[in-house]
Amino acid sequence: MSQVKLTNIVKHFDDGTEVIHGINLDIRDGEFVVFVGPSGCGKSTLLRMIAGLESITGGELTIGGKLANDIAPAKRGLAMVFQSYALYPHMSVYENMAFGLKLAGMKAAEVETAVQQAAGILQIAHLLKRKPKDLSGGQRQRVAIGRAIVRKPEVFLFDEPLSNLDASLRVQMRLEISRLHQKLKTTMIYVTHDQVEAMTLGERIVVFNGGYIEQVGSPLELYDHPANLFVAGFLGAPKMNFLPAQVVSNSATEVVLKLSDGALVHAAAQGDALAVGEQVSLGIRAEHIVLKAAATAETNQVNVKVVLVENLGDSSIAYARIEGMEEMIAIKQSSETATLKSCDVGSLYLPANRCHVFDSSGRACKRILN
Ligand SMILES: Nc1ncnc2c1ncn2[C@@H]1O[C@H](COP(=O)(O)OP(=O)(O)OP(=O)(O)O)[C@@H](O)[C@H]1O
Repeated sequence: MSQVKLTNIVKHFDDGTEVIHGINLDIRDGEFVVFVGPSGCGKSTLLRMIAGLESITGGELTIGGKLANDIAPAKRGLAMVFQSYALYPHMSVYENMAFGLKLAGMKAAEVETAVQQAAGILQIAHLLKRKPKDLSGGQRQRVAIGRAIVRKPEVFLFDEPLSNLDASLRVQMRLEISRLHQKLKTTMIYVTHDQVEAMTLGERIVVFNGGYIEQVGSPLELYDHPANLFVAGFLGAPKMNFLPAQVVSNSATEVVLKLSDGALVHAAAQGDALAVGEQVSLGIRAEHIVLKAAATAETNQVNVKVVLVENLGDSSIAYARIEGMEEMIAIKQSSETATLKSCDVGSLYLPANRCHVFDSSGRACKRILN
């Protein structure tokens, strides 16, 4: 049993600053949960509180159903993997992985089996005699993960473990950590500020902001149904486009908005809590905008002039200024169908079922998908 349950968790540092403001979260046995959020939002502090490396000011932490607030870190049944690897430089890879087990009094033959098994899983058996200085960054991180695996923890904690690796190695290690989770089926909590890592690794993602949770959900729930402007803007590259708008009419299935250039946009969203005349934000992702050669539709279109096109190889992002508005809009186009080029003038179509509406406090209206 290795659920982790946080109830009203609060953290004050000694200088009196409160950085975690009452977090409630249930992490299920065997689940892979990613904590994501901008720098300083408190995700590492919360992970360290779970690990026992930071004290808990208020609330309750239970691990496997047992109150853990005051249990010593080594007795919590957790293993943590750090960004800095934290390997002992004077020890070989084998010794680094065996150290904690020997310290715990495990017999030499059992230590040998545990280290060889973990080395096999991580494909580092040929490196066991080397010192950390003779390894690449990716190999060092594998050793750090191996050191965690040999302890057979109930819960793995990862604190930005891939941040020091170059882009291609990060992708490879990301796959390996996913595979590891599939194989071990152990509860894993993973902290990152990288939304791609969060989207690809997490069964559930917890989005933090300023010491609060903004939303918890599966990657697709968060991507397709962000609860508010913060989550909508945080997940996805390029960022979701936001355009200021005014409510013209609203109902349980549709909101009609007027943009500042006068264009009307119908959004398939539950808007009956909105007031007519309310200032809201219309959100639409770059990949959901439809390029339209002729301006035949009556609504849901804006006229633009393309300022810049960024080529990404398989796709490109065009950044365009909307006629009669201050705002720029990003449009993602696949290389096969890309038609927008710098300085092009054209009209874009914003499909009603792709439009998100955020009220004046930033909260999302529920989208209606059919
Ligand atoms: N020992 C400390 N004393 C006072 N404030 C601290 C201390 N450690 C961290 N903080 C503050 O707590 C807040 C949360 O920090 P934390 O490291 O948890 O953020 P984070 O989301 O993990 O950010 P990053 O991605 O940059 O590591 C920050 O405002 C930070 O300045």
